[in-house]
Amino acid sequence: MSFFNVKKIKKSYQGTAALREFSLNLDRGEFLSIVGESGSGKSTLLRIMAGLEVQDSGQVFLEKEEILNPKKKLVPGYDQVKLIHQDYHLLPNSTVLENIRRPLLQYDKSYAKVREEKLLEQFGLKEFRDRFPRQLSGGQQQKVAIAAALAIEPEVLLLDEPFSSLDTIQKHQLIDELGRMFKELKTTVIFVTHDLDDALRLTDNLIILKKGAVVQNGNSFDLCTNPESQYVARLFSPINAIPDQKNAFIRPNEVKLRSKGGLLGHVVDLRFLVHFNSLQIKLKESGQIWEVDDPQRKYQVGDRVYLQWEEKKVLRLLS
Ligand SMILES: Nc1ncnc2c1ncn2[C@@H]1O[C@H](COP(=O)(O)OP(=O)(O)OP(=O)(O)O)[C@@H](O)[C@H]1O
Repeated sequence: MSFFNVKKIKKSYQGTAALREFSLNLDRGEFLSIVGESGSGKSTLLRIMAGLEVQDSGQVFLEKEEILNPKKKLVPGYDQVKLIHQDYHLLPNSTVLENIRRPLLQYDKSYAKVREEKLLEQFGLKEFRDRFPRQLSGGQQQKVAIAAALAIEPEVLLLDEPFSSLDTIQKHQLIDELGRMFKELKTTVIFVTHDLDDALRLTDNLIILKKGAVVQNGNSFDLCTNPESQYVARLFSPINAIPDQKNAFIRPNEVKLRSKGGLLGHVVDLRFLVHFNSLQIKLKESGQIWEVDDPQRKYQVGDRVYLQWEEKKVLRLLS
């Protein structure tokens, strides 16, 4: 048996399935990102894994110990399996240090002291130890919340989009920092998000969830190059439907822009992005709008252009 096991979890709300039959095996210290659109069942899944929600069937195990749900356990939740979500609650009238210390109150005083000092150091919060939450930025508050959740050294950490209130730069910085820290601590981490970019910051070990079921899993390279569905393909980039071919698509970066030969269109819109211009091209025959990358920034709105691609780059996708 691996370290953290989720076996055939099913859950419905008022007759509607939120999780169809979810299973998972993780080794100690492994990281996993679960990516899915809004409503795909991510939060429900994490709450069940943490023992905070009653499932209809299936079981969760941490090594040999079953994680019991609130129907079976008087005080729901476990110290070893910690869930962190966006609506973290810091005590507004307690300092950073007091917030981090709170989960440690029933522990040995000398152990608590060592832990709180270590966490302040690891999270770069030493200089803020005597500040109140309102005197901190959003990112610093989230660090305090995560530090408090780590105070009692959980073995499994479940992250439910806890960074969504941060701007992209702050968010990516924090995920990078946490990733390094979790590796050091050998914490097992499951991160759920709707944003593939965020997921990939932590790990490229991915499960893609849709309507409560796993649609594909694997590493990011495999999923990007061999997506089985449009849903998975679109997580990585937009895809253009090839006219007169069923279920055949091409990514914007795989389309070559030529002055003759191929599918004729003209540029109807252009966006400047960091590494390329993103063109909207209206195809002459079908009238479809394609999104195509122009890395040389050669084309302008109104230009005629021919589109070509290599057959091996065509994605054949079912739904
Ligand atoms: N307490 C509840 N009562 C009824 N339906 C619920 C409840 N919690 C979740 N659901 C439904 O279950 C499905 C999965 O919800 P869940 O919150 O797990 O999805 P999610 O992937 O986390 O979504 P988001 O990314 O928007 O947070 C949704 O259709 C949701 O409406």
